[in-house]
Order: sequence, then C-alpha cells, then structure tokens
Amino acid sequence: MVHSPNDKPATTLDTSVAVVGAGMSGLIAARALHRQGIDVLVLESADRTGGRMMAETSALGSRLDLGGQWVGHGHHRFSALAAELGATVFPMRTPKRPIVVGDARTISAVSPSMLTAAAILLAWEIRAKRGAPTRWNSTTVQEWLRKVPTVEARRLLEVLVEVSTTADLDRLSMDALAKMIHYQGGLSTMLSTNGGAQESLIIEGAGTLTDKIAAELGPRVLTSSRVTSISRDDKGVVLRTPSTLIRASKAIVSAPPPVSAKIVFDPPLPAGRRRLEQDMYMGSVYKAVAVYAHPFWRATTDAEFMFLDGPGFAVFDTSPPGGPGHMCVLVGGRDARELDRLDEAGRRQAVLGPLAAAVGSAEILQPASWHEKSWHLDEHACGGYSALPSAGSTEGIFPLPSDPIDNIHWAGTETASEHAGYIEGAIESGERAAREVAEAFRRDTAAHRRSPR
Ligand SMILES: Cc1cc2nc3c(=O)[nH]c(=O)nc-3n(C[C@H](O)[C@H](O)[C@H](O)COP(=O)(O)OP(=O)(O)OC[C@H]3O[C@@H](n4cnc5c(N)ncnc54)[C@H](O)[C@@H]3O)c2cc1C
Repeated sequence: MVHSPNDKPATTLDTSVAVVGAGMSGLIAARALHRQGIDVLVLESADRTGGRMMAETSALGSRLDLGGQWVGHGHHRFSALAAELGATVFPMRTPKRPIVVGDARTISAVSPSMLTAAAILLAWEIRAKRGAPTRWNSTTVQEWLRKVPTVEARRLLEVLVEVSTTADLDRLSMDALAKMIHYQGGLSTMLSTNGGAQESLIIEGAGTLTDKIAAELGPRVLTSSRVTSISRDDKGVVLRTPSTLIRASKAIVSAPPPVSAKIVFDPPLPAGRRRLEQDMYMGSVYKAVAVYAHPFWRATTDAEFMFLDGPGFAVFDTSPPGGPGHMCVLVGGRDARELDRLDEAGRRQAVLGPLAAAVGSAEILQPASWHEKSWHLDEHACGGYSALPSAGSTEGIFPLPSDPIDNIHWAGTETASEHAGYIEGAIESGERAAREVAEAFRRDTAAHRRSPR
C-alpha cells in the first residue's frame, strides 16, 4: 500500500470493518455487523449523523424533517424499522388535487394548459413503460420541453420534474427521465400520497431513526472524521482521516458516487466505478417547514399546492395528527439554487408570500417557527434527493452496480435493488452490504480452518 509521507495522522485504530458515512445505509450496515459480534467503526465527515436525514424540533415542540421524511407505499423495511425503534407512523392527508398557481392566479384543472400538461405526462408514462426511443438519450428534458405549445404547461412540467427529481433539466436526458419514471411507477406516483412515495410520515421525525441507531452504536461512530483516502491490498484496507489512520479487513463505502469521488483510492478504482463517479451529480434541493399553532388553512382549503412563478415549488400539509400545523416546501433543481441568492428573510417571503395569497390568509406569513435547508450547499451530503445521471451518459441509472472491489463494499440508497433513491433503498443497501461482509468473513474463516498449518 502506498501512503503519502505528509500529513501523518496522530492516531491509529484497528477494526474489522470500517464504514464510511453515518447516513441511514452506513448505520444500518454497521448495526447489523455489530449485532453479529463483528467489530465495526463508522467514520462520518459531518459533525452529526444522519446524512440526508435530519430531524428538528419546532418552537411548539413538534418534530419535523429537513431531509428524507415520507414512508412510501411498499417501503416495508422503513416501516418495520420505525416500529422497532418505537416511532409512530401516520398517514399523509390525501388532498383532492393539487392547486396550481401561476401568474399569481389559480390555474383550473380543466384549463387548456393543464390538459396539455396532463396529456404529456400520460404520453411520457406510456413511453417510459414501452422503452424510450434512442434519440431520447441525446435529448435533454429542457430541449424536449421547448416543443410544449403553452408557456404555462411547459412551466408546470418543469416544476413537476424539478420537484420530483431535483435534477437540472438541461443535465437530465429524456431517456434517464423515462427510466426514472418507469422505475418509480410513474411521475404521479413519485409525488402522490395514497399508494405513492408520500404515503405516511413519522411523528417523531424520520431523522430520529438514524439518531437512535447512532446512539446504539455509541463510540463506534466517529463524527467530524472525513475519510480522505483508502488504500487496499489482499490483506485489508487502510483509511485515512486528517487525524486518524484506520486499519481494517474490509470497508463499506456508503457515500454516493459523486461524493465518494473525493476520496483518493489506492490503487485507483476500476474504470467502471470511475465513470459512475464522473458521470453523476447530486440533485439540488431546498426544503423548508413552516410551523403554526394549528392547520388553520384546512377550514378553507384541503390541498397540496404547486407554484409556477419565480422559483417554482410545491407545498404539502405535513401536520401531525392533533398537533400543530406544518407546511412543507420543496424546491428542486435550478429553481432551488435561485433561492441561494436571497437571505433567509427573502427565501421565507419568496415561498410564504405566494402561499399566503393562495390560502387567502396573512397568518401564513407569521409561522411560530421556520426551518430550512439547502442540501446542495451542504458540504457533506452535497445535495439530494439522490445522485443523478448526467445527460448523454448511459451510466448512473438506478440501481447502481454494487459489486465489491477487492475488500471495498458499497452501500448507499443509489445501490439498492428496490426503491433506490429513498430511505427504504438506503436500508436495503445497508443490510445487503452487511450480509456481503459477514459472508466474506465466514468464507475467510472456513478457508483459514481448511488451510494446513
Ligand atoms: C430534502 C430531501 C428530502 C427527501 N425526502 C425523502 C422522503 O420523503 N422519503 C424518502 O424515502 N427519501 C427521501 N429523501 C432521500 C433520502 O433521504 C436518502 O435516500 C437517504 O437518506 C440516503 O441515505 P444514504 O445512507 O444512502 O446516504 P447519505 O444519507 O447521504 O449518507 C452518506 C453519508 O456519508 C457521509 N460522507 C460522505 N463522504 C464522506 C467521507 N469522505 N468520509 C466520511 N463520511 C462521508 C455523508 O456526510 C453522509 O452522512 C430525501 C432527501 C432529501 C435531501
């Protein structure tokens, strides 16, 4: 193994398995190995655990999530984990239909623009099911949308794709979008409550689950420990953080490819993995939650909202049953980055202003507490909801390959065989990586027993 003679870490630690990343997938992998009596150490670059999951407490004492939160339809592992950790799952309120606001006015569901957008969505879903035409690989969503006859219909489709994928529309090919739609069971499923990706919520906050797993692992989780390099040979792996050198038999890397690309691997990773790292990027997403004494808007409106003017965004009523009112705002892709130019008060006004007008109540402008996070500015997660394939690339379509490379195993939601991109996928990938490592240890032990002394 080759180590740089400079920057010699002060401390050396030995463990059986070093896990890079204390998001859901890394923590699940570490917990599974620890429960089997395998020595494990989790190295997390941020000063907190949870990765793309993060719960906060509002001024009114309710819990809310600034990262992943919804339990989707069929997310059985996520539901089981919530039950195991004593969390309470409640169903999302199902609105009759989203209220779409453009040009500061409500757009009717039967307007020509809405009907055009609906027809295009249906056509996309049919193409996605049948297999996208080859020319879609070299056509970006932005280029394709230029054909849409009305500005309003185009903007609605833009915002819908941005909020559901967090992609930049000029970096996402129609082919990748079709594959995402097919994989997720339809764009409407990606954004819908009953039977969709947003079926239920957790009263204590989904981020509570990663907090609890990290607490179970206790001192085996080291935060503020960014892994900068991983060397490997047939005996094991050596990981370096700025302060520590960690020797292990195996490593599990749980950061998505565009983020793990910052780690120096020695010897370099095979070309296939390097292409994934180069051809993918993290989505851009801004999430905010406004908290009110009670969900007063329900007296007049029972709906989700989609706003098309300025930075387009979606708003969902995520209020816990019997608790305070929660309005959850999601802005994706370039629109999310446009908000970076404003200060906190400006961002708050940009989303609550149009919402107040749509609900017809200035009370919306005065939440008891306001919580926000721009994930693309987070230097550890680097974005969300997930890693995305660049336009023109045939790499990076979910699920990503997860074959181990020597003693390095891969976790992370992007590698999940089911529900990749979601918390469910993160759990599945962590369980699979732990299984791979435990089986490899069993094989090594059996071979060791068989070998002559
Ligand atoms: C705003 C937002 C909303 C979302 N909403 C939902 C939702 O409602 N439902 C749902 O199912 N999913 C949702 N998701 C997606 C979900 O949060 C993720 O799929 C899941 O949390 C990913 O977990 P992970 O362990 O795979 O990756 P991560 O959580 O990204 O974990 C990787 C960890 O590795 C760490 N790391 C990176 N590089 C290094 C290094 N060199 N050394 C050490 N540590 C390193 C990172 O800091 C991070 O903690 C959302 C995501 C976001 C951002």
